[in-house]
Amino acid sequence: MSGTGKKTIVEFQDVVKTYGEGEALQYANNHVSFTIEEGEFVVILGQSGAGKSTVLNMLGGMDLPTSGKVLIDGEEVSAMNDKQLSDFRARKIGFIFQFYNLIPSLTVRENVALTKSIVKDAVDPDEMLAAVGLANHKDKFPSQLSGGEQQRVSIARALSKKPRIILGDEPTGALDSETGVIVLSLLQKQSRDGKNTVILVTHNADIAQCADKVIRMKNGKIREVITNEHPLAVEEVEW
Ligand SMILES: Nc1ncnc2c1ncn2[C@@H]1O[C@H](COP(=O)(O)OP(=O)(O)OP(=O)(O)O)[C@@H](O)[C@H]1O
Repeated sequence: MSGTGKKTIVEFQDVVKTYGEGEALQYANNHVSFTIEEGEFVVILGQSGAGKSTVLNMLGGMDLPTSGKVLIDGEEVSAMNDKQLSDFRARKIGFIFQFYNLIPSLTVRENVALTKSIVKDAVDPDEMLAAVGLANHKDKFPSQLSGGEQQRVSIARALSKKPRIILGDEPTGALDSETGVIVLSLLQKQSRDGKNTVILVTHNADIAQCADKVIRMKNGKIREVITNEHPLAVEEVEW
């Protein structure tokens, strides 16, 4: 439990991730420690090369630390083998990418329905698309949608797995600010409704005002962790 009485869902314990060796040795993450509580809306902020994607990759079980521990929802991800990692990703994590990663040859509905082949109790795709305001677009192909609509499909796909954690890598990076607000407020609502822990990586410092927790990184290290007592609703921010 944390001081707020909420359950800790993510714990990075002294995580090191290096690439290369000898003179070329590089610390992508250099003794990184932090915790995230269940239901938090978290922003990992930092300039290019700060180590944000490295953290996200380890949170999502796509990469393992060189040393240190990654604990997620009671499981030690850093001790898993490939098969266990793949199972962990399928059960617990929903991913949202900057460029949506939808399958162009499948309709919107089919893209969301894909998760049925990954988890047994996936949410019905029609219900999920209605929840993100896209019920009228379900028979279209991704190329027939705007960027913001495509990102909402990608969110519907991620949420339909009922993941414990949503991870987003610059999810509004390719969107204009008005469309970005729609996408961000959808993600913030997920955490405020207590359904998901949402963790976003971004360069955009404005987004930090909406976060419950901001993890600032620089040169592979944590610069500071700020807990926001009064995060703004996405709609309240002057973008
Ligand atoms: N597979 C890899 N091989 C070698 N070096 C890597 C690898 N992945 C990351 N790095 C290095 O680790 C450091 C941190 O990279 P990371 O991608 O985590 O940064 P970032 O904060 O996400 O940057 P950006 O915002 O540009 O995506 C960088 O210096 C990068 O060059």
